[in-house]
Amino acid sequence: MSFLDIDNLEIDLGEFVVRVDELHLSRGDYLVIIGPTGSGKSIFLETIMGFFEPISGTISLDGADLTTLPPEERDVSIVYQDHCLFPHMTVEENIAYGLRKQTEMKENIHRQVHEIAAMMGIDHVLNRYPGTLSGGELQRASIARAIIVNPRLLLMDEPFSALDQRTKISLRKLIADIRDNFETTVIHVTHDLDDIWWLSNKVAVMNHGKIIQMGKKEEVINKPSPYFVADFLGANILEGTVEGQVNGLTSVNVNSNIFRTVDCGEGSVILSIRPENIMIAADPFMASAQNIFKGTVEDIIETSRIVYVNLRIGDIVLTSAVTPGAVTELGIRTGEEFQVLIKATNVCIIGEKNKNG
Ligand SMILES: Nc1ncnc2c1ncn2[C@@H]1O[C@H](COP(=O)(O)OP(=O)(O)OP(=O)(O)O)[C@@H](O)[C@H]1O
Repeated sequence: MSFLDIDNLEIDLGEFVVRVDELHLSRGDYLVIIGPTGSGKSIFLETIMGFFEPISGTISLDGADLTTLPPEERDVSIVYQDHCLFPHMTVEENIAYGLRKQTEMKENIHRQVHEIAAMMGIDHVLNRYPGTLSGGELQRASIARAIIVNPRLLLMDEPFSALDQRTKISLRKLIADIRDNFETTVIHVTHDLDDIWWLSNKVAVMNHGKIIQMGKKEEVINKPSPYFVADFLGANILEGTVEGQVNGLTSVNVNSNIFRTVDCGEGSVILSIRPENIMIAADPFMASAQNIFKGTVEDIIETSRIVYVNLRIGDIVLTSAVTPGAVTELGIRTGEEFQVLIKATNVCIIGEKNKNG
């Protein structure tokens, strides 16, 4: 038995069905759930919260069966993208709301609200009404209201998606502090892959109402399977044929380019390579990697923090993710030729191609 056990859960909303065969979390786990829009992430979260009733299956938390309990008896809190604070109550009253229901002493409530507000950096707005707060302050107040009751499980449905980049980063830091200091068990739904890097130790990927891969963060990121997950997470995906094993490495022929991997496989295989694991170098001497190719820069796509460089290697194009600093340092420009280096541990065989996931 784990801290959270979900087994054979089925929620039937007529046109949409969510089926989760099993999900198990230990106390203190931070699970990030990703998946395309409309894949059932929110319905799943709200079923754990108690807003949807499953037609079969069980949810148990810390040894207690929650499956049929009303939301207020579950000891589970939820934070949404939109803050959901009561507009006619002050921030202080909003944060205290859950505690009042726990019939705490008045002075205890006052102390706890002020403590948590100070921790969240919103003690200066406690007397104000939600309508007068910024988006970041509102979301801090929502998180304070959710955690002040010390829930056994904290659920978050895209909590940062309405916030600007800077506020998002400061709230992520705050959530990381809460995770570390309170050992809160969290399930966090997001479209932002940065939430995985910053916060999670486990990742689940949903599609068409099902969890199609779940595991430790590194496992899902580095070894996404099936095909759908690799594609969804933005990996380079190549189809090739295994040619044999040399010195413990498997050689895979992809359009006459040989990729070496530590993974085993035979016949036709799909390879997945994360963009951040493809290194670009001017100098072949840097090469400790088992895969070294000459690649010509086809195009360069700049985003706010990462630059994606598409490199043509014979008949194939690989996308590498580098920092803006590396682009300047190496003088990466369209049409220039570079060494492309990939470690054998970063070339993953993810199995047979199955686009339906
Ligand atoms: N109460 C409901 N009754 C019937 N169908 C619903 C209900 N709520 C949501 N749906 C449908 O279920 C599907 C999954 O919705 P859900 O909100 O869980 O997706 P999601 O993965 O959270 O999407 P997004 O990433 O866009 O928030 C959608 O097609 C949606 O229209």
